[in-house]
Amino acid sequence: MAAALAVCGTLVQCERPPYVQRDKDADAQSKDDADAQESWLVIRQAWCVCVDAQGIIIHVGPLAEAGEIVNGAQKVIRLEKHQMLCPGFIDTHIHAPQYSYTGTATDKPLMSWLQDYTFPAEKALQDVEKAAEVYERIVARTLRCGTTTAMYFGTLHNASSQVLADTCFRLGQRALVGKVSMDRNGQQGYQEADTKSALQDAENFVRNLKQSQAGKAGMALPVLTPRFIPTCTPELLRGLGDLARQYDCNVQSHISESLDEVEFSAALHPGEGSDAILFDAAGLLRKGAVMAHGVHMSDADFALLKARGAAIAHCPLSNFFFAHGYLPVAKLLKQGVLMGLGTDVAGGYSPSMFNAMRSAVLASKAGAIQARTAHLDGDHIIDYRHAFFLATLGGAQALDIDDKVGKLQVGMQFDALILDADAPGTNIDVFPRDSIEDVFQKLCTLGDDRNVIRVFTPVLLQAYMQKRAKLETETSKE
Ligand SMILES: O=c1[nH]c(=O)c2nc[nH]c2[nH]1
Repeated sequence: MAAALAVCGTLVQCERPPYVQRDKDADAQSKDDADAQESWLVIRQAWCVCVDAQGIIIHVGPLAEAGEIVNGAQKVIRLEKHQMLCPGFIDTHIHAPQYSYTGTATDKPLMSWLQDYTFPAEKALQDVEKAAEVYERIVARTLRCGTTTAMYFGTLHNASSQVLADTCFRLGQRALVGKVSMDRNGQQGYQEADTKSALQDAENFVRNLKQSQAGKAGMALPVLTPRFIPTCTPELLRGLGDLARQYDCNVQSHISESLDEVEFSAALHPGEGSDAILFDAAGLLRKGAVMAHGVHMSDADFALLKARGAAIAHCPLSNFFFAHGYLPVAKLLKQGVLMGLGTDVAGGYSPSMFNAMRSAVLASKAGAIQARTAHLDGDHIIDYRHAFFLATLGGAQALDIDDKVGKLQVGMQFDALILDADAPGTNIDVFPRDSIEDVFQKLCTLGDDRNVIRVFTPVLLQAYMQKRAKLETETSKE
């Protein structure tokens, strides 16, 4: 099959989660291959990834063995020394309507932050024109930062949340979009009229989004979105659990996220158990369910999530502001709990997954310091490689879309970035002695949108190929 695009140069990606032992004999074809496969994060130099016109990956392998397919490709990108191809970033928790106040309003505990800043900002986006303006900007911004997939919270409003999904598709970002459901403890003008209409609206949103996306290669998926335990009656939670089963939908919410939230939940459900137990009773813990924060979950709660195949969206930056605790990421990865990374805009002030990766490493260091002071088990530290896993393959597994994205492999979709450590205006200085591993570490530690020089999803690939074809026609006419 002819390739539309071949990208030749260095490829970096996680081929499997850290800490998971692999059967060395499985598909190791040679000793070299077996050695390379030992590592869960691989950096392959002189490599080649080829893609068809629909954005499906049709070849991945050493450049030396790819002459024929590269020669036949419509377009070849040859990466320079400090450039690398990697899977696109996956943001597993982000509130699109809160983007208008990102970078402000982080001065209050969670429950009053919601009342004073969040609910008024979300309420205003009932107006679809205002929603369109905010959504256009957040999708463009996150794409520039390398986010090829995002799991978004919208607002209570069906029409505005559909605008969010349409905007993502138009701009080429893969998205999982939720219309928020909350039938109590909102505020005047920002709460569902009653549980029955809340469930009807949620179902309509799922049906309409599925219908509007027919034939668009699954670029936008609906998500059932109970805001969190304090704003949802048990009837609403159960109804959403039924819809998740009926429509086989992803679910997103917040779980055991801060001390004030945990107290509020316990007061509403005396003696009924943790957030995890309450979500599970409603059928909301399932594969593709992504629960943000989780810093106050018990070992039994984590085991419950793992048993159900549900995941955690680790939101290290907003956890510093609201959580009064930290997530033991290394321990959970070792236990096989599914986990991705979230920017949590606007509780997190940065929409960049580079910043989320850095915050994850810093949060783990803070956790280790705390553990040492309290003479607890100190096995907490993650590094840039684990953070990169969470931002790519970990996120895809959490969202249950790892059959499509998260790594660059034949048959998967081409959601990918070209990073350049030497891009114009970059914050990074590369030295002649730097190894390729050093350059990758510098990108993770110091990188930002200036280092993302090309973003691909199947939709963006088509736009790129059309632009190239037009340019070539114009040049040949001159
Ligand atoms: O960080 C958060 N952002 C929110 O919008 C929210 N709602 C409930 N809990 C929340 N936490």
